[in-house]
Amino acid sequence: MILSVKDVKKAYGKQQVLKGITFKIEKPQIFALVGPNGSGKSTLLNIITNLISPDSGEVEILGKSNKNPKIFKEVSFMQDNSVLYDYLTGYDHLQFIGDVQKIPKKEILETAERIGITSYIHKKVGKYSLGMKQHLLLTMAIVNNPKLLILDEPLNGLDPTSAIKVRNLLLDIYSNGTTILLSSHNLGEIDRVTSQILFLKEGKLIEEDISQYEETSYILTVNELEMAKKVLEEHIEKIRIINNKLEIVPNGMILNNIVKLLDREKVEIIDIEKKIRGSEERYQEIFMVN
Ligand SMILES: Nc1ncnc2c1ncn2[C@@H]1O[C@H](COP(=O)(O)OP(=O)(O)OP(=O)(O)O)[C@@H](O)[C@H]1O
Repeated sequence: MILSVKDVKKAYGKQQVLKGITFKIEKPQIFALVGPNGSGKSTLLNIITNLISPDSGEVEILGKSNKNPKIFKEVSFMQDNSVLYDYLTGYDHLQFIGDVQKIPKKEILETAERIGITSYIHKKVGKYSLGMKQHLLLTMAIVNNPKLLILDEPLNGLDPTSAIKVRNLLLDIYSNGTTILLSSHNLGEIDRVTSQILFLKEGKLIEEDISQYEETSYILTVNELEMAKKVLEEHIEKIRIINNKLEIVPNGMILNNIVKLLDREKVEIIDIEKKIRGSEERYQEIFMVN
């Protein structure tokens, strides 16, 4: 067992933020914790890492209570960059962790090289960009080669180049056997790293493998909508008109054949848009209905 969260409850005053959260991670995997602002994601991650105490419930990491300080040799938590000191260098931060956890300098420098922060490791953090800070935080989090890596909004505020780099680093870290639990608002990015989603809604967790909902559809803009539908529904099961366009789930039928069928009936295709259903659509269904 990598992580077990049992009936965790937490209230701030009268506001019950977590209403009994239970889930398990049994084998190395990437899990994404997703929910609207204020839904309690940071609270849950802070409880898991024992930074705050729940009102009730239990957390076990690698078979031990999260109150046992020994587990933090094998678990890391990447928080936001407010934990960094502007007047220290990146290396100072890493050295501090190295001293506490008895990690040789050589290993620290190897990790820095792997994440790609070597060129600015001796500069003061006050001079770092947001992306550089995120890379340093990630280096600090993985320098002990953790079995479980927990990250609160690792992609927050990153430009696309840095987000792609951090995403690839996470996949690389995962492929080396580390289990990752991350919170994020960036559903497009999440789809690229995992299909295992923990949706946090009104203090309860909805755990889903959203790959079961993933499907590719095409949105066709045509000059003869009804005619196009009539022609295609003989061949395609999932077909509907929305917003004056035709949405089809081709289910194995190649686009070329769809175009040919329409062409034969002289239906003109004005535009084709490909849509891949992923965590964003599932998020809408869970949080935005009603
Ligand atoms: N120390 C605290 N005292 C009182 N209320 C708090 C405290 N920490 C969090 N809250 C409240 O608990 C709720 C959950 O906050 P939390 O930061 O866990 O949510 P979140 O899902 O991480 O939000 P975001 O996506 O905006 O980061 C919010 O309504 C927040 O205002």
